[in-house]
Amino acid sequence: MKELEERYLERLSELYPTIAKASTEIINLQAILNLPKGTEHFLTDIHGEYEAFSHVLKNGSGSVRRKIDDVFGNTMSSRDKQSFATLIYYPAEKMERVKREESNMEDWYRITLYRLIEVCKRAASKYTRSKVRKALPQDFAYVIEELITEKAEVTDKESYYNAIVNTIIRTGRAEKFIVAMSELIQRLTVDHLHIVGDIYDRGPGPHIIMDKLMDHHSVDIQWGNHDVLWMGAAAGQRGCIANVIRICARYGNLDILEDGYGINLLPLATFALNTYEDDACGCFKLKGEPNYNPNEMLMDIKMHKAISIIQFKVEGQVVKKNPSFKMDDRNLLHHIDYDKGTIEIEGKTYELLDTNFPTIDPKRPYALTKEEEDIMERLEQAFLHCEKLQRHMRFLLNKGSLYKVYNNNLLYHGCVPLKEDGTLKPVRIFGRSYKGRSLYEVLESYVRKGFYALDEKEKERGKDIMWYIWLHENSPLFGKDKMATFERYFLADKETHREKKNPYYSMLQDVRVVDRILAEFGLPPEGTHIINGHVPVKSKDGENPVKCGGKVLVIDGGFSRAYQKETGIAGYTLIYNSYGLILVAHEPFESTDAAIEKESDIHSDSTIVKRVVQRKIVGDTDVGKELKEQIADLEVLLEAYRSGRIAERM
Ligand SMILES: O=P(O)(O)OC[C@H]1O[C@](O)(COP(=O)(O)O)[C@@H](O)[C@@H]1O
Ligand SMILES: [Mn+2]
Repeated sequence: MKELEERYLERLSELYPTIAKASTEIINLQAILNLPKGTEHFLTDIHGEYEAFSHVLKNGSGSVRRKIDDVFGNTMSSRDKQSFATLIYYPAEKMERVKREESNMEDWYRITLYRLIEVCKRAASKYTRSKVRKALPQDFAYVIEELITEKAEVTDKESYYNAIVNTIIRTGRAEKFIVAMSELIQRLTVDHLHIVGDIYDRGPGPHIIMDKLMDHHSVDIQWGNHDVLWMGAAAGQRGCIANVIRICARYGNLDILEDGYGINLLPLATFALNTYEDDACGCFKLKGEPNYNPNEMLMDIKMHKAISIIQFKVEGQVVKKNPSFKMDDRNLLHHIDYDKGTIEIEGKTYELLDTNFPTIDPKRPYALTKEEEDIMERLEQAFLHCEKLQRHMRFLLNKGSLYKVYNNNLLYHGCVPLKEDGTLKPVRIFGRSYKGRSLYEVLESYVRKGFYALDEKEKERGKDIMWYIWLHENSPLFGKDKMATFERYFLADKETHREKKNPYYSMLQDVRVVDRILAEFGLPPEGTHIINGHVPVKSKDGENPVKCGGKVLVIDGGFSRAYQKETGIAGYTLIYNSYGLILVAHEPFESTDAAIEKESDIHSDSTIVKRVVQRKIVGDTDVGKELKEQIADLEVLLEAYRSGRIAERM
């Protein structure tokens, strides 16, 4: 058998059959290595807020505005820059408004086109021609390329560009062209997007966000606990299904399931109306401000209670089925005294705020009634067979993982479970002990098994692990000692609602702890960062997302409206461009209409967390590393051609 290297060289020589071709490729790759590093954009905790998400994506957390500043500096007023930025974010909508006010549209088109060309040139200058070419909209690819590439051979550049721009206007294509250019600028401004978890729950549009992400040119996802909850539901895990429906009901978002995913909730609705007919279900009032009439509201509240009770039962069954999860203490239904309307938890007796449990048999509190069983059976099938949901989950599986190391940054949604002393906490998963990175890896492997394992037992374990990741004390995506869902619905004593965070969250200022985590994931202590989301940063209480002198960035995006009163602002996003890391604080997003009408943007403050001494180039990145390897391989091929070890293929 031929040596591996020999075979590899032969494969390579099929791609680069001559000395000329191999050397050209080396030159091209070398050129890419010297381009400035592409801009990375980090978003977390989007929680179904489609409009705010879409806005931040369009403005690249201020990156588009920065490009405008770079190009026009003091030659344009700040007001005009803002107006121009709004045009780039919402070209069609903005033009509709301009047309109502502007008397000389031709003039406006001309000025706008010139400005767009300038910004586009700047945005494209970081990439190779071939990469820009791939991003060009089909209809205008040729013209745009003409307009944004410097043409040394054209002597009278101005009249050359004028002629093109005039033709665009004369042929009635100006508006389409402006839209295409604006979208291209948006596309070129951010090279790569990281979603650091929690796309789902609380807000109304996670399914729309997923569609949008599936169209994105370059994205990776670190799953959040809410995302894994939906994955578990899609895999048919009943605890996950019940939680997903409960949270949709709680926020008045059952439409996501019914209209977004076509999951029929009628059986649950009918059951809830009958079972809780005379029950006001006061503990199950909705969060947020759903746009409901009183009847819809009442129906949703009843469904909220019905699915919550089902949840506590099916979760009880999951706990019993998995003694190794050691979660018996979270099963509470058998501690209720159904006659007295009280519950005993850890030796203390509490009054229940709601004592109407028509479906619970005190002797078998975790057993579903026949009707509940039917409902769950149907829901399980509906989730398993919802084509769109399965497509979204496959995308999460393909583009996502529990953690990622990317350009020297370590990204995960929640935490790395630690002991009180700051060392990695060992956790037992199905009889074996894991900690740190290996804990992440074993959990991720089980998530994938939950979808793909052929062995039924392993598949079941995988499904239950998704529920575990959602709420277990030792789950790196949850990181709190318990999820106090039952207590939060049924007990007045706020102390019982408290979910104590893993020591991780209070130790992020300790450089030894942080360096140990970095090392665990194979990263050196210098020039590296941990980036996580999950915990809202209460900036109104003086909390700071930057920890450990900038080594750790806790950037909960705070998109969730319901949480904004706790944080005081919307939240944070992060930009990593060739000049360094920029933390962006956002004000709450009012609406897309307001953003266009008032040209308000989301007012954001940027803080530079780290400015690099020398502008970073592609050669400094992970992609750069790969390119260098390719260059080295090609050098070997060249040498083989030259020494006659391999013949050129003519
Ligand atoms: O405020 P809500 O929507 O009821 O959710 C509260 C629950 O959500 C959690 O915070 C988990 O969600 P997050 O990952 O968004 O923090 C639980 O710890 C808590 O019990
Ligand atoms: Mn979370």
